[in-house]
Amino acid sequence: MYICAEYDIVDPKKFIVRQRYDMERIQLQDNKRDLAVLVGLRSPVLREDSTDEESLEELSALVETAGGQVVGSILQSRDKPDPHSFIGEGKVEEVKTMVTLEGATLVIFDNELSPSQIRVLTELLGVQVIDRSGLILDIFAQRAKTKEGCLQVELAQYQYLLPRLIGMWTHLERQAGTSGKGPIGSKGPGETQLETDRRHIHRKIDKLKEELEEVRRVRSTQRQRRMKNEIPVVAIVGYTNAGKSTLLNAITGADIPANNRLFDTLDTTTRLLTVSDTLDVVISDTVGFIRKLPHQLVEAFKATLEELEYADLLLHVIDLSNPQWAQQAQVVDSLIRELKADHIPCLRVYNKCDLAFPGALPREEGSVYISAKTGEGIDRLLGAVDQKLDKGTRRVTLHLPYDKAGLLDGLYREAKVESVEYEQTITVVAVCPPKVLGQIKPYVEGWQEEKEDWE
Ligand SMILES: Nc1nc2c(ncn2[C@@H]2O[C@H](COP(=O)(O)OP(=O)(O)OP(=O)(O)O)[C@@H](O)[C@H]2O)c(=O)[nH]1
Ligand SMILES: [Mg+2]
Repeated sequence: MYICAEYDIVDPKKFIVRQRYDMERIQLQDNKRDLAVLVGLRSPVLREDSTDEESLEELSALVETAGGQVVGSILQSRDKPDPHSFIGEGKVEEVKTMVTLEGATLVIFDNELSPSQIRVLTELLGVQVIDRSGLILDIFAQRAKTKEGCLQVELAQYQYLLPRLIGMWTHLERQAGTSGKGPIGSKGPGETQLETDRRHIHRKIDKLKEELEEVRRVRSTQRQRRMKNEIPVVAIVGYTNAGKSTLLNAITGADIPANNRLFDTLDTTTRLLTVSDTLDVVISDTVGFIRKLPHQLVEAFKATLEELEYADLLLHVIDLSNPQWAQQAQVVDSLIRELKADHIPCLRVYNKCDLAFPGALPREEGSVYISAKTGEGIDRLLGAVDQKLDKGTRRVTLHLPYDKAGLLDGLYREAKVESVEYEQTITVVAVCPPKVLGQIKPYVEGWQEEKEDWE
């Protein structure tokens, strides 16, 4: 039935980026690189979705990440978007000329476009048109590796697709109308098909949510187990490419790929880290943030990002070598708020200090300056983590008289007993939380001398 027979509704990965109705797939992974023209609209009414030079530059990095090549970019300023062509007819002509001159195959808008805007622009420009969200979704689809990552991306893609179906079918119905087919007054075939597709997608979305719910359940069991062991949880967050994976590798000897491209990591990696003699933590790397992150992605990645809510400490890694670091940090802060993790203590970790950076260094109390690459400052970082999470736990040597041997039971239960020797007294080395320290103070070696420090 018309073009819709070719729709592969079942596989959104092929679908999402093919918003043109002849459904060409962007050939992101082919040898032939897509040549893209970037377009952005700066307008006060667009608020957060308005574009500037930096945002376009970032879009360009995203295109590189996706395997495409940028051949030109145009930034348009208007009081408000043109209701028909978004950027205005004159600007469309300019873009079209650039597309022809450069032989571009793709136009990517830095702003979020509605399905009908995409349709109009595609018709006017004669090449495929996608928006920033579509591009980011596609990158995520390319990168996702674990089952959980794939499920999350797929869910985001369907959620992105759903409102866009109507626009597509309106278009198809119009085509059907001009061909003179379709009984007058009846529901057009397009509409029926639209309903079928919608139902199908709703079913898919429900199923994906169920599967993700299962993932969430497993996670919460693991979390409960960790809480029982009282191992503090530290989460590394930050803008994409800030150096999160490099940092986790540097401090835990993990072997996570760290590449100079956006959204390298989509799956959380968790490691056990010994911070100091008295502190072990569980530390994880998370997916990077970016401005204008499609909200469907934030929604879908909640299962992964839920970990943040339960963290005891956030390490917010900031790439100081990026002139945009302050804005990037703001984006991360607001996503932390959106994910309801803003009540958690957060340590700002200024990274890439081995590189020259423009402007004055931010001098914030309690922040740390490091180079995850050279290892500089890592000791200070661990010291700061220890301080933040230190709940007064200490490693002590005890000399228990034999008539107090009963205290050992409590120690085994509430502290980490490292060694016990039976000599004239019972000599115990243990890592004790403050509550336990209170009970055993008189038997702690050196306690009399250090009494004042302790109280
Ligand atoms: N010079 C320098 N480069 C660094 C430093 N830390 C990370 N890098 C580089 O920055 C790039 C990104 O590092 P990643 O660790 O992959 O960044 P990420 O935050 O995990 O990025 P995503 O997973 O894509 O969000 C890599 O090329 C790293 O080698 C640093 O301290 N100094
Ligand atoms: Mg990473």
